[in-house]
Amino acid sequence: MSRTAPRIAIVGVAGRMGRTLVNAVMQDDDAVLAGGIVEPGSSLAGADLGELAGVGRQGVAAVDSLEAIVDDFDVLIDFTAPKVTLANLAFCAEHGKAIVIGTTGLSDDEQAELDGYAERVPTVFAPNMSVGVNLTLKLLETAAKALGDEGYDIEVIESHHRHKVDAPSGTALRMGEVVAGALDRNLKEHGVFERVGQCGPRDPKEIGFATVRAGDIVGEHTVMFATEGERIEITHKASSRMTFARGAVRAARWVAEREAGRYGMSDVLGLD
Ligand SMILES: NC(=O)C1=CN([C@@H]2O[C@H](COP(=O)(O)OP(=O)(O)OC[C@H]3O[C@@H](n4cnc5c(N)ncnc54)[C@H](OP(=O)(O)O)[C@@H]3O)[C@@H](O)[C@H]2O)C=CC1
Ligand SMILES: O=C(O)C1=N[C@H](C(=O)O)C[C@H](O)C1
Repeated sequence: MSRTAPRIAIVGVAGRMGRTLVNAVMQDDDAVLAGGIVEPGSSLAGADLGELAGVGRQGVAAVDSLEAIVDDFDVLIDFTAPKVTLANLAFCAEHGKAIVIGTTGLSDDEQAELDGYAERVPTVFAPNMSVGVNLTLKLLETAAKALGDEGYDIEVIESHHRHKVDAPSGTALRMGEVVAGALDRNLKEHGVFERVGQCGPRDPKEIGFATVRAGDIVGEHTVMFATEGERIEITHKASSRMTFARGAVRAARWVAEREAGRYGMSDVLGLD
């Protein structure tokens, strides 16, 4: 293990991503599993993190407050819910910690609040931490620049498991932003998130979104560029949450060495 291995705490450690993150940190020789936080009052406080994740005892117990482990960690990884994440960012600002945020579904106001904290906290914030999705974002930028103003209609289709609470997914929205940015369009103006009834023909500049929620789908995203006579589809399919978790641990190692500021996965992966 490297002498500079960051000590990582995982908030929301009993969740789908939280348990996967425990596994990912344990598999990384350059990261230390320093703690896990469950909801205040949760019956899981005191449970062994390895046993919670189903990977065998690790000798680190879950706690139900960040204060309980404030001196034990350097970087917090947070995949929870917007309000929880913002409260944790405030804690990181107060106590000089770095943070990796995977939570999606933040409103514009919540994103602005996050930006304010990131002036004081080294922060990686990304709706999708997989290498494949972040490469896909680059492919989309290239495709949009080449095709977008040539009469190709652009639609974003995403599918996720039945438990997901936000829609469209953070990744789908980021894909829409990337495509819109490449075409000098504003997603707020051109994004279409619902079509029902007599909604009329398609505006050529629309960027449409469609959402599927079903079963145990880990996460699938397609951006379609369609015109008369042909259709290009750029698709990413995640088949395991480990792809997100490995990306988050990589981001944690990276951000532990950074100054305060808001960063994305393209910074972590050196894709810009
Ligand atoms: N950026 C990325 O790569 C990815 C992002 N995500 C995003 O991550 C988020 C979480 O997803 P997922 O793991 O599926 O959701 P889960 O609901 O499975 O996990 C969230 C966890 O947070 C816990 N929690 C809620 N409040 C607190 C609190 N105050 N303190 C500590 N823990 C708390 C919940 O506890 P309880 O169950 O008791 O409520 C739950 O265990 C979503 O926003 C999702 O979109 C998901 C995958 C990849
Ligand atoms: O909630 C999920 O599961 C996922 N959420 C992220 C999103 O909203 O984009 C990323 C991933 O697709 C899984």
